[in-house]
Amino acid sequence: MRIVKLTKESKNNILEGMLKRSPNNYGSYESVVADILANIKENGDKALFEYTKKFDKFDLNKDNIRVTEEEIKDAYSKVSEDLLTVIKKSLVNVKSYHEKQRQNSWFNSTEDGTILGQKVTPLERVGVYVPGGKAVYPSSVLMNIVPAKVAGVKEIIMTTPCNSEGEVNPAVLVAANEAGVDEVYKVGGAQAIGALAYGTDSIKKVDKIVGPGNIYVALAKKAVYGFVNIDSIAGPSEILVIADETANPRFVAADLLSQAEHDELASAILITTSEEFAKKVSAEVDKFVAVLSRKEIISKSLDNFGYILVAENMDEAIDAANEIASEHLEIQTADPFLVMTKIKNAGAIFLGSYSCESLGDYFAGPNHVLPTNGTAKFFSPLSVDDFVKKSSIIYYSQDALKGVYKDVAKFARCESLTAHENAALVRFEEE
Ligand SMILES: NC(=O)c1ccc[n+]([C@@H]2O[C@H](COP(=O)([O-])OP(=O)(O)OC[C@H]3O[C@@H](n4cnc5c(N)ncnc54)[C@H](O)[C@@H]3O)[C@@H](O)[C@H]2O)c1
Ligand SMILES: N[C@H](CO)Cc1c[nH]c[nH+]1
Ligand SMILES: [Zn+2]
Repeated sequence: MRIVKLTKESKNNILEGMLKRSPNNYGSYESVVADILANIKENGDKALFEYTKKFDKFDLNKDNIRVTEEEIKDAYSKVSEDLLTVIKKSLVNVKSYHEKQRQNSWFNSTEDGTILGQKVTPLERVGVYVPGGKAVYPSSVLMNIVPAKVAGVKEIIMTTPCNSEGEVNPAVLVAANEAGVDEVYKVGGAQAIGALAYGTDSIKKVDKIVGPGNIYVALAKKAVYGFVNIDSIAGPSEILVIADETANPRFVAADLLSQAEHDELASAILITTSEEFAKKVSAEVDKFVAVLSRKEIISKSLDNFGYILVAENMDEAIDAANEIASEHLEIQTADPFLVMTKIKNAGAIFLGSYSCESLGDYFAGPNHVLPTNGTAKFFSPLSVDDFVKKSSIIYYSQDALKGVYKDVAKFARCESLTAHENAALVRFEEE
């Protein structure tokens, strides 16, 4: 990996390059996606079936679009006992973490009879997109369905591409069933997002679409925002490691590569305070890349967006990490908890030498759907909050309103909204 001194200029160049990976910068795909969405909106199932034939090479129709009970049973027979046990263990962890996020409605009353509050209501029907093009992601199935389930969503609809035989990956189906999915449809890409957003004869419209996907999926989600809600636009994976000379260079190298292997556009960055350590990590990276199965993707990712930055001191390293605002941040330093207190921007923070990023992807419990492309400055991980909405509750008794109605009327008059003013005054017109 290239080793660069951390300066204002090198940091700005890196940031500029990384932002180019954002789905906001893929103009040429936008018109393809717009055409697909318009066609789905106008022609529903017919368009859905045509695109599935074109992109996924399967003859979809209204009788085979939905995954059946038999197909789910068959999936269980294809998943090993060992894997099923791991999926179940991971599910327990993910569920228990997300249960702590659950918010309750609250009501606050005062002596004059006023009651103010917030009523929390789960969304009715949510669509979960599970990618299935280049790789399969049963872990993402859990990460998207579990928070919806914990929030109390009534109907959870999953869509995922099938292969040319019309089969969905068995581990994906088993994970979905274990997590409590209600319906699964064999459609992928922008057409799946269109179907979930507008509804077709086979797939009923949802209230919100969540889940990662490729550029077609990401741009389609962006385009349907407003017809439905969406979680966020997930860009290519990212890892940033802050490490000092006390860290293990082999561990750090392994973790950088774990995200580089996702995508040629993935980004893996180490910021260290030791040049000696930088060289050691670079050597370990070379050794691993030579033997890892996705070496081509990894090499491209490292050439494009891989850096080892050498900082003057820890404060400089922390400032740069806050500016990059990485999806995943690992802190492998003498006192990771102290460094963590100074971190403002990161999707998920992994502390110490034994909290590898892949632990978070698969098992620890926190959600692995995280803000990318610097959006950790203002976005949060996918959570139970994404699957509820809140209504404000206001109750004033006659006495309570009597105490303030003139203030309300005065404020309304200042905005020249006399009907508003009247609504307050009319209740006490005899006075
Ligand atoms: N952030 C996360 O949590 C997370 C988790 C898992 C995966 N991911 C990301 O999700 C992405 C998955 O992408 P994928 O491609 O493997 O699966 P995908 O399911 O997102 O995309 C496959 C679909 O793309 C459509 N498509 C393919 N070529 C097309 C074309 N030329 N025109 C129009 N549509 C076309 C097809 O309909 C196909 O069904 C990866 O970038 C991966 O890194 C992110
Ligand atoms: N690290 C990915 C999000 O950037 C999620 C994932 C799923 N499977 C493995 N990893
Ligand atoms: Zn990952």
